[in-house]
Amino acid sequence: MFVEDTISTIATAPGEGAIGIIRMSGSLTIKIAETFFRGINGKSARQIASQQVAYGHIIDPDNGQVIDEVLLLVMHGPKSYTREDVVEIHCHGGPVPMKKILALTLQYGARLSEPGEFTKRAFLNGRLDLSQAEAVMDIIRAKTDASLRMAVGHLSGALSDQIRKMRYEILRMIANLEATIDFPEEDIEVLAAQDVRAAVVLLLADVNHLLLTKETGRILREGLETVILGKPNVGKSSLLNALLKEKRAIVTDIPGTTRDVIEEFVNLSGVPLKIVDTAGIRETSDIIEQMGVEKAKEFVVTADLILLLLDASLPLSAEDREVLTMLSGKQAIVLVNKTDLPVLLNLDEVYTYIADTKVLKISVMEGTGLPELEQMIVDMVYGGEIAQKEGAFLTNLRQANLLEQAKYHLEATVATIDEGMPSDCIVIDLKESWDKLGEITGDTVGEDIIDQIFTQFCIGK
Ligand SMILES: Nc1nc2c(c(=O)[nH]1)N(C=O)[C@@H](CNc1ccc(C(=O)N[C@@H](CCC(=O)O)C(=O)O)cc1)CN2
Ligand SMILES: Nc1nc2c(ncn2[C@@H]2O[C@H](COP(=O)(O)OP(=O)(O)OP(=O)(O)O)[C@@H](O)[C@H]2O)c(=O)[nH]1
Ligand SMILES: [Mg+2]
Repeated sequence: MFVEDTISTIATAPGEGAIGIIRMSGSLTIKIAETFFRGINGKSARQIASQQVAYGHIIDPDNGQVIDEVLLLVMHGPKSYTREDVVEIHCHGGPVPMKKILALTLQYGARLSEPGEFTKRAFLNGRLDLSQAEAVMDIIRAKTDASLRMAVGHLSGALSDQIRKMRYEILRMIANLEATIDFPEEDIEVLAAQDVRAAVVLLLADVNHLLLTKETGRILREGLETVILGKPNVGKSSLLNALLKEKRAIVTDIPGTTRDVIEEFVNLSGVPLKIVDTAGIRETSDIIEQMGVEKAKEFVVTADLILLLLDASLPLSAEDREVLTMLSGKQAIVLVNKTDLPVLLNLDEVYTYIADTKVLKISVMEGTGLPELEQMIVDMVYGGEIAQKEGAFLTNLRQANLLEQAKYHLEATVATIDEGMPSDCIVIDLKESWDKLGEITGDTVGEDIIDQIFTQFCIGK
């Protein structure tokens, strides 16, 4: 029998905290814990029932020294996170006790775990599928309550269940087709192919619906990359501060105040906004400001959303015209700021530069128009082609690419049927889409991909 080695790590964040947890998993776990844990009334780690906690001390066997007062949690596989034997040592949350206890586990037979290795074992031992394992990390990295809700839904199987249903449906089609392959009468094969065709068309509708979630899913997970653009002194940093509800960026009436790029996360009704305040776009001889302007222009390329500020109290300038031309092909909102001042801006001229870009009048100073801006952005994220807040989303590029490929093979299936090809050809296309869907859940995925996914996890997870 192949016995996995035993892994160990500090599972809690490093540094000072109330409690620190050292977690071990593998066949030697309980034996290792026995060597240095002394429970109350002389209880050993082996005498603790599964999923029970015992109070006691960690003693260094080399010198009998008490290292810390702890709680020991024992979970016998398969009733554990990894489905292996797991022991957690809950000690005081200081770097020294945590490191000393970790060192003891390593000294008595464990090895330091790699990032994501506990969850990888949970996956390899079948407690989680790959999309659920990805959701574990999405929970840890969730930026807002809406991101968290999506990730928790995925951990409970919202996405996997849907993929699994699709795969089951494809398998059923393959079985039906294979049953006809050896049939002498050709019309039976033709009839079966037509049944499959109808079923594939239905399945494609589900696939397309799920594909529509990929933007929302990505934004909930990573944040909507938003860049604030505009000429110097128009109020960009004031807007950043207003959205953040804190004085993050320096605001002065001196044009050219912001010279570098400032990035912050803002929670807009659950939508995580990764917001970038930039140096005002203008020709400048200040070399540092110039670099800031270049950086601002680079951000425009990758941004999901541009917030372009204009100054209502000034006529349109050459700099305004330059930034307005940067909007073409981008999702943007034009914000006419400082509407608390007498208006000198000619809006009609602004409209000549933009096609269907939304325009909103605001005053950052007085706070007017900001709730409307917030609503506009939230609607952009949720209100696109689908209005979905719960359920299955595609959350990363890996999943989206695989579903696109599954779709491609399903469409090929329809084409193969329409060309009057025999059942075994149709089965080949179906099998391809079945495989691609299986890569999402990890049922049909190579070791390199698995490694690549889990190494992105944090240490101890
Ligand atoms: N202390 C501690 N807190 C934690 C975790 C942990 O491992 N340790 N978790 C982990 O990251 C999360 C909780 N997730 C968990 C998921 C499954 C099992 C588990 O033991 N499951 C078994 C037994 C279930 C049962 O009682 O029947 C199973 O599914 O078979 C434990 C924790 C968050 N909090
Ligand atoms: N009257 C009025 N003044 C505003 C408004 N918003 C910002 N200001 C003022 O405009 C000046 C410039 O604001 P900033 O936020 O520093 O402008 P900026 O676009 O970041 O400027 P740079 O960093 O130099 O590119 C400050 O004096 C702000 O108080 C507004 O809505 N109304
Ligand atoms: Mg600024």
